Amino acid sequence: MSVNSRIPGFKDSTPEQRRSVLAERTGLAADDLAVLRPDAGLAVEQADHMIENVVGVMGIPVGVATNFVINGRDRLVPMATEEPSVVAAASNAARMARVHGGFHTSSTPPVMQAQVQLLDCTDPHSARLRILEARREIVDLANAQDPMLTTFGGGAQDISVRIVPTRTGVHVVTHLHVDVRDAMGANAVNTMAEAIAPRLAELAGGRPLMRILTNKADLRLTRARAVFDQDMLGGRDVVENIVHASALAESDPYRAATHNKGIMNGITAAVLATGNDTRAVEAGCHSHAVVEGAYRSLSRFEMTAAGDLTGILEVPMPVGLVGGATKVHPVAQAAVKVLGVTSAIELAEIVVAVGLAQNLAACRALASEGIQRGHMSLHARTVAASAGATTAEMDGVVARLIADRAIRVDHAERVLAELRAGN
Ligand SMILES: CC(C)(COP(=O)([O-])OP(=O)([O-])OC[C@H]1O[C@@H](n2cnc3c(N)ncnc32)[C@H](O)[C@@H]1OP(=O)([O-])[O-])[C@@H](O)C(=O)NCCC(=O)NCCSC(=O)C[C@@](C)(O)CC(=O)[O-]
Ligand SMILES: NC(=O)C1=CN([C@@H]2O[C@H](COP(=O)(O)OP(=O)(O)OC[C@H]3O[C@@H](n4cnc5c(N)ncnc54)[C@H](OP(=O)(O)O)[C@@H]3O)[C@@H](O)[C@H]2O)C=CC1
Repeated sequence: MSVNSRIPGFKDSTPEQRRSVLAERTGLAADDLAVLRPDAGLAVEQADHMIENVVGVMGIPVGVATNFVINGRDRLVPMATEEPSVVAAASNAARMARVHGGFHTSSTPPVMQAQVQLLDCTDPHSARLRILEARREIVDLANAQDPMLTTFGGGAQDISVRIVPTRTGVHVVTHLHVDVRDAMGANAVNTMAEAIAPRLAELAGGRPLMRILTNKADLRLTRARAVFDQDMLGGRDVVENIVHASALAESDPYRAATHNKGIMNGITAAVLATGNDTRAVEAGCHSHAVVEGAYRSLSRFEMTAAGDLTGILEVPMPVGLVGGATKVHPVAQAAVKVLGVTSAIELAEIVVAVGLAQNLAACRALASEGIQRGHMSLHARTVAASAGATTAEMDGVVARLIADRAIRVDHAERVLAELRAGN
C-alpha cells in the first residue's frame, strides 16, 4: 500500500490519535498496532524466552518519523529511543529532502563474514594457498550446515585468507563469505565457522581458535544519498557552514566521534525498533569509520551546482527480518508492518536513510542557531517530568522553562510549586 508520510501536525496529536492516523495511513488493522498501546507490548513471559534471568521488561519510547521518501516511496519509520529531539530531527531533515525527491539508496548483496583463526602454522604463506586451493570443498562444507539458506538463494559463496602478524605470532585467518539473505546472519555464519574449522586446521597444519563472525561487515554495505533544499536549510551560508562542519568531521576524530554519534542516533533507533542487534550495527559502523588508521566521519556533505546540499552515507548494515528478536518481539513485528518492508536489504536502506537524515538535522542546527534551541525545547518535557509534573501540568511547566530560558530540574521544581500554589 502506498503511504503518505507527510503528516503536518502529527507532533501535536496524542499517542492514541497518532496510532489511529498510523493505521489509516498504512492501511494496517487496529490490531496490528494494538501492541503499541500502553497496556500491551512485550510480556514478561515472552521476555523470559528471549534472555536469561528475566525479572521484568523496560519500556523505551517508540516514535514514528514522518516525511521520508526513499527511492520514490513514502515511508513512516518507527524509532525506539530515549533521547528527545531525535525523531523530530529525522522528520525535519526528511522534510527538507522531500522537495528534491527524498533519499536514494543502494546495497551490496547481504554477505556476512565469519573468521576462523589458525595458530602455530609453521608455513603461513603456503598454508594460505593450501586453504585457497580447497575453496570449493570449504564452501560446500559450510553450506552443508544450512541447506535452507541455499534454498533462499543464499549460503556460503567464497573464502579469503589473511596473514595477520600479532604479538603472539603469525595468525592465518580465513574469512568465509556467506550471503545470509533476509537474516542478520550471525548465528548462521557462526555455525558454519565451527564446522569448517577442523578442515582448515588440517590444511594449514595449525590449531583453530576463534570461530566467529566479524561485525566489521564491510561486504554488506548500504548507501543513502539525498539533496537537501538550500532555502529550507536556511540559505547558502548554512549550506557552506554544513560543508565546513563535514570537512572537520572528515579530518578530526574528536569531531567525527560526535558527528557519527549523531548518525547513530537515527540508525540505532530504527534498528532497535525492529528488534535487530544494535551492538552489531554500531560495531560495524564505527569500525568502518577507520580509514588508513584514522577514525573519520561516516558521511560527507557537499554543495551542489545549484547551491543545495547533497549528503551521502555508506555503512555496513547487518539487519534481518527473520531470526533474532525481530520475529518474536511484538513491537518489532508491528514496526516491520508499519515500514512495509519485505526484505532485509529494504530495511537496511531505510535505516541508512534515517541515519543520513539524523546527521543532516544535527549539522544544520549546529551550523546555524546551535543545537540547544531545538534540542532543549524538546528536552524540557523530560526535565518537567523529572521535577514531577503531571501530564496536565506538563505544558505549563515546559512553557515557563522555555520562556525563562532555564531548562533545569531545580527551576522546574520552583515553577511547579508556583503553579500548584496558584501563582
Ligand atoms: C528539533 C528541530 C526539529 C526543531 O526544528 P524547528 O525548525 O523548530 O521545527 P519546526 O517546528 O519548524 O518543524 C519542522 C519539522 O521538524 C519536525 N518537528 C519539529 N518539532 C517536532 C516535534 N516536537 N515532534 C515531531 N516532529 C517535530 C516536523 O517534521 C516538522 O515539520 P512537519 O512534519 O510538522 O511539517 C530542529 O531544531 C532539529 O532538527 N534539531 C536537531 C536536533 C538533533 O539533532 N537532536 C539529536 C540530539 S543532539 C545529538 O546528540 C547529536 C549531535 C548534535 O551531537 C550530533 C552532532 O554533533 O553532529
Ligand atoms: N553480532 C554478533 O556478534 C552476534 C550476534 N548474534 C545474534 O544472532 C542473531 C542473528 O543471527 P541470525 O543467524 O540472523 O539468527 P537466526 O539463526 O535466528 O536466523 C537466521 C536463520 O533464519 C532462517 N531463515 C528463514 N528464512 C530466511 C531467509 N529468507 N533468509 C535467511 N535466513 C532465513 C535460516 O535458518 P534455517 O536455514 O535453519 O531455516 C537462517 O539461518 C541476533 O539475535 C544476534 O544478536 C549472535 C552471536 C554474535
